[in-house]
Amino acid sequence: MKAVHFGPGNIGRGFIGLLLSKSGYEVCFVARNEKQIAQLRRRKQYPVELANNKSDTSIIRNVTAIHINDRKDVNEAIAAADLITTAVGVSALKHIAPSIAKGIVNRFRTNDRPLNIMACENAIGASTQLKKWVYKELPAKWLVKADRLLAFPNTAVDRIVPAQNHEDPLKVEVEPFYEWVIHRPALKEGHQEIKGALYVDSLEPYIERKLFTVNTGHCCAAYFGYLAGLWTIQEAMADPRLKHKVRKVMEETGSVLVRRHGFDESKHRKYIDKTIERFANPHLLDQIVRVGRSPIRKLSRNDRLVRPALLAHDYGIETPYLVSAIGAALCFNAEKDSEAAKLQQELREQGISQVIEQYLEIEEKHPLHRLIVTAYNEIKAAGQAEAGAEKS
Ligand SMILES: NC(=O)C1=CN([C@@H]2O[C@H](COP(=O)(O)OP(=O)(O)OC[C@H]3O[C@@H](n4cnc5c(N)ncnc54)[C@H](O)[C@@H]3O)[C@@H](O)[C@H]2O)C=CC1
Ligand SMILES: O=P(O)(O)OC[C@H]1O[C@](O)(CO)[C@@H](O)[C@@H]1O
Repeated sequence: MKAVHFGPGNIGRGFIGLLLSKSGYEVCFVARNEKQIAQLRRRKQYPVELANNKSDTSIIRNVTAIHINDRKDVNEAIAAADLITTAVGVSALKHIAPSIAKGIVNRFRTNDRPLNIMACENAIGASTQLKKWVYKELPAKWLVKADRLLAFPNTAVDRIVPAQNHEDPLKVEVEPFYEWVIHRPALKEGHQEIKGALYVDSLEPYIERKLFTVNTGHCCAAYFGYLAGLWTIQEAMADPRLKHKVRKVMEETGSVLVRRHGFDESKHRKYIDKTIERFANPHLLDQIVRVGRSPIRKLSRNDRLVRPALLAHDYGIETPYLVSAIGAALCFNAEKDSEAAKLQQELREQGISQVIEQYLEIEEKHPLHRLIVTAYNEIKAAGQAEAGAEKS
């Protein structure tokens, strides 16, 4: 079985490539870094180390790589593929869609095999988003065939893989925990099961539990930590005051999730405890700038901050900690983060209320709008945003 994976970055190598290879797939990474491609082609394997006491290491075999701009190679790989996966960042899906679409057209000319395409990104409905971009690129005459042969099952992927810094550029250090949940009913026939993945009939409870607990909690640790002038998530979680605030946010989103999906409260509390332990993993060094990256995306209406806040409002659940985290996110101004720079410029030029309307898509008359303005103004008035930026 052959898998084509777009984006051999941290999660691509440290999680998706690993599970695919261990399930018997030959993995062809579609990449854009020439040196990385050369290494993967020459060595055909790479090491993944677990962030635990023993630094358990496994070698991921049967892998290769091609360049995304090498049309012939990408076409051939897609024609022969049994599965396509991506981990490029949800905002980059539109950039890789033309390459996937061209490969699909070439495949349709050579064979009539069904193909599953899964976007393994931190977002609700990432594969559905990818489908939209790919369909935009497909010539009209192929759309009927695309409907018949292609499937874009949504997934939820969970494993903390920080930025890497090793002598071996292919090595990845990952946390021991992982969860890959796949929406089974959406799969086309002929899919070879991925060992270690969980196939479910309804994905929504899983993706929402993960996005609104792990990702909400994690980015809140980053934004609170940033304001405190810290560098790493581990430092933030070692500060009892910040850890308490992160837990409170997760309890607030937890109330939403329990209400919405009927989760067992005590089991969900254990899920929160386990997640907090994962954030604090002393074997990892995860930078606040990575976990808080792209604040405009993270503050968008359907993402990890605003979506649970809006749902909570609809359920009559108060979320003071989540609102204060949104205020902190609005102050995140990490160097080299283009979205952070844009957000700060918009705040300077348009003001907080306009930014909330435009980027968070919460209209002025919504009660949450006013609460976020207040939280943001309090942080600014306390001089915390500037102090955080200076120290970090
Ligand atoms: N790192 C983590 O712990 C986790 C990450 N994710 C998700 O996985 C995705 C990837 O994240 P990371 O692996 O951390 O990022 P990364 O930056 O390490 O890897 C991204 C990969 O995508 C490639 N890429 C990006 N834009 C591209 C484009 N326009 N054309 C071609 N290739 C492109 C990059 O070259 C790189 O190989 C994101 O959606 C993230 O939210 C999900 C769960 C955990
Ligand atoms: O990859 P994103 O969406 O920018 O967010 C970073 C986050 O995703 C993760 O990689 C975990 O799923 C976390 O490390 C962190 O919550």
